[in-house]
Amino acid sequence: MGHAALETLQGFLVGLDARMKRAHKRGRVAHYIPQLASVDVHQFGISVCLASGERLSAGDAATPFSIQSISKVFSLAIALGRHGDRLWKRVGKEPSNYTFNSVIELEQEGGKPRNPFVNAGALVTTDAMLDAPDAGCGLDELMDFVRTAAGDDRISIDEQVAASEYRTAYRNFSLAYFLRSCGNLHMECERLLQIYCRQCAITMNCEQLASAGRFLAGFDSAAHLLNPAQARSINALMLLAGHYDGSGDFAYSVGFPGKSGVGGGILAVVPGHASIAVWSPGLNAFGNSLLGTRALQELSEFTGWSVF
Ligand SMILES: NC(=O)CC[C@H](N)C(=O)O
Repeated sequence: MGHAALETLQGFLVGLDARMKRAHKRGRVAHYIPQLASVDVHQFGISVCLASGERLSAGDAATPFSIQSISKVFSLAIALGRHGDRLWKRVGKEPSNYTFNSVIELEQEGGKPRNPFVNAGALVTTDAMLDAPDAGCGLDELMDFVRTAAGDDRISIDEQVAASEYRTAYRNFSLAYFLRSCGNLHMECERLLQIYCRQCAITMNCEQLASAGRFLAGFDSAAHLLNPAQARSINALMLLAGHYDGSGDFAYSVGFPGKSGVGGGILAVVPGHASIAVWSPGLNAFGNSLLGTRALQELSEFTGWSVF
């Protein structure tokens, strides 16, 4: 991107931040994880990593937040890299029209979760990620992956958020026990839930998260992390299921593969062009960042980067 185009985009991001900071309707922060309930809803940040290596940011792009379900993208990358297409015997590739922590869907489908981004699917993916003789017993490999992808060794887990979610993870426990009763979890539920809650409690800021998404955007510099065909597959799943039962609306209005988390972050990928992280903690009815989605829609309209 030329110098003038970069300046124009930076000016747009600064204006976007100002508009988002002024917005009255901001959504509600997640309440079911006690530590997230106290986050200030008035924050907004965005960071864009371009294929040319430049990074543009605005707003609270350096403020850390809980990435929550965005971590499912990284655990999927490791599980897919490890097991290849065998992974799809345990978890599907189809969108879901139930909420992300639906119990009924899992029973209807005989214990095979619809996709790796609903909670049941992420539990299976994390189980598969750790299911190898050389996998160690915790999240070391995932943390290495995320730190390498972001190029930042300081990324860490907020143990208070993890403990707070684990103490109240009744719904995820019920999914895990059901999966285990169907033979689709190999690890004990308590151990798996401890690891899953810690994975969701990885803390990053928009700058780090946008950097960590570069391996999905097909930038040459990140190709060693995952083969390009598998990165493309993850983009397809993000487009179809990354925003749960709000994925159709996100694809329609934004037009990028994206993955949201209940901490209010969204990682969005524009293949060949950009990796984008946006964060605003207030959520819409589907559990996706309300202003994050709006900001990405405005960015998509401004740049014409929709994949369609
Ligand atoms: N959508 C999300 O971010 C959900 C993640 C959260 N840790 C949960 O399992 O409920």
